Amino acid sequence: MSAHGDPIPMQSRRAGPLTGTAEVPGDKSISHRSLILGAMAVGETRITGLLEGQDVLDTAKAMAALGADVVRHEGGAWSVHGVGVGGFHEPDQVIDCGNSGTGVRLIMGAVATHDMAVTFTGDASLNGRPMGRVTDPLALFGARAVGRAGGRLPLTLVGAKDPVPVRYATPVPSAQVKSAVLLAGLNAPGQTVVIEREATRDHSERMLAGFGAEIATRETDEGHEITLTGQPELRPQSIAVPKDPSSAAFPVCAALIVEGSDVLVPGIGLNPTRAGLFDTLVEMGADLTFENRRDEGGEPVADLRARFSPAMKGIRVPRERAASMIDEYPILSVVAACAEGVTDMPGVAELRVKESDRIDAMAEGLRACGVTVEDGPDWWRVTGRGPGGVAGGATFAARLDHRIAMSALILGMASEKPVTVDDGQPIATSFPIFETLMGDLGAEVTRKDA
Ligand SMILES: O=C(O)C1=C[C@@H](OP(=O)(O)O)[C@@H](O)[C@H](O)C1
Ligand SMILES: C=C(OP(=O)(O)O)C(=O)O
Repeated sequence: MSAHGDPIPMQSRRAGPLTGTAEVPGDKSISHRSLILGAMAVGETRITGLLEGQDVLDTAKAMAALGADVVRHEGGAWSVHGVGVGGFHEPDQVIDCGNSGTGVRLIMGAVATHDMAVTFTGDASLNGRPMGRVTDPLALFGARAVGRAGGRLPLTLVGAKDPVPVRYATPVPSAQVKSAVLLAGLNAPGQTVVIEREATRDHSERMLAGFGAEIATRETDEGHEITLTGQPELRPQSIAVPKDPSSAAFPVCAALIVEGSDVLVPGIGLNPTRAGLFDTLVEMGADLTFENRRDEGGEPVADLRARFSPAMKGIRVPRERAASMIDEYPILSVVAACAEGVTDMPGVAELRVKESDRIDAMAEGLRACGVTVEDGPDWWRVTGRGPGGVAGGATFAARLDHRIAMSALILGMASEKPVTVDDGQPIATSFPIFETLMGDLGAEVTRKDA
């Protein structure tokens, strides 16, 4: 569903310390995959802890349009009665994936090896994002895409009648591209192989194995090589979605930069392909501890405890870490602005093709708040102003990007003057309880027109 309605400006200001426990919502990547794989299994998958953000709700609606029976039960559990691999029906409506790159790219993969046509669209942000990175490999299976210039949405995908398996080396580090190819490979006979030079989040591989597919990863000279055997019968699962490290990043980083704070964020997924931000923060000198490490639903989790950290210093973030923290650079730039010294962030060209050009969006807002930011095509650099040293007093343009909106509001909690974001609505795509959760910790976040 595309975002409608008038923009809702929001503002945050320095208040008391942030304290207490922050229960963040379920992991967005795992939530999308639970619904899609549940829809491709034979029988009923049960899901608890599903993220009920707009991105995931749009994927749930898409799975129903393709023939799965998707139900939300009282108490918040979900069930998906799947149609089996190859069993999707041609939807009689356009599939609207709203703001979600993950939703549209994974669903395009899943339908590409079905003999039917599906039309996809999204909001203004999604319709501006590149889809050729997915439709190119899907063409190798025999699917055909007709979209706008540059392979943009709205786009109709005509699935392959007689799909063939594919061997594909991803040209960009993208779990969405990798996952689209694997999901297409599910309904192709024989072995589909994806090779990625840099490891990206591996939830698809873990979950496909959990659903009973034959899938193996090995290291080769070319990189990580993933081999999937097509046309399995997927077995329905009971899934407990771990809490999202990308959402946890906001209360954690807020606690690190707001004087006197001490916040516990329990049950956070710490899959190594997702946890790069936390390594970076520790290297910067953050007082961040990992308590009660355990395994939940096949993913490592821990309770994170973050305390105000006035001695943080800028670092050079290793470029090989980028994929494991790709969604966290906007909030890292806020922490960097409140640290001493320079934070260098190389190897991040992908940030320019997210919901917004995230380097440009953060650089514009941070500069208006008195922070020095330099940037190039695939790098940026923030010069910190030290704890409490950011002037603030400016407005960020959210550009339909939830992570920009939330990062701006966290900055305002540690700046001299309040920080405004012109539209807080995109926050609901991934973190619908952000405002209440931060308020409960003691933050002052207000709707500007309220
Ligand atoms: O596969 C996924 O669930 C995701 C992959 C990443 O995108 P890319 O594949 O474009 O890097 C990430 O930015 C997105 O939030 C979620
Ligand atoms: C990039 C993101 O999501 P998507 O690509 O699914 O829109 C994100 O959540 O930061």
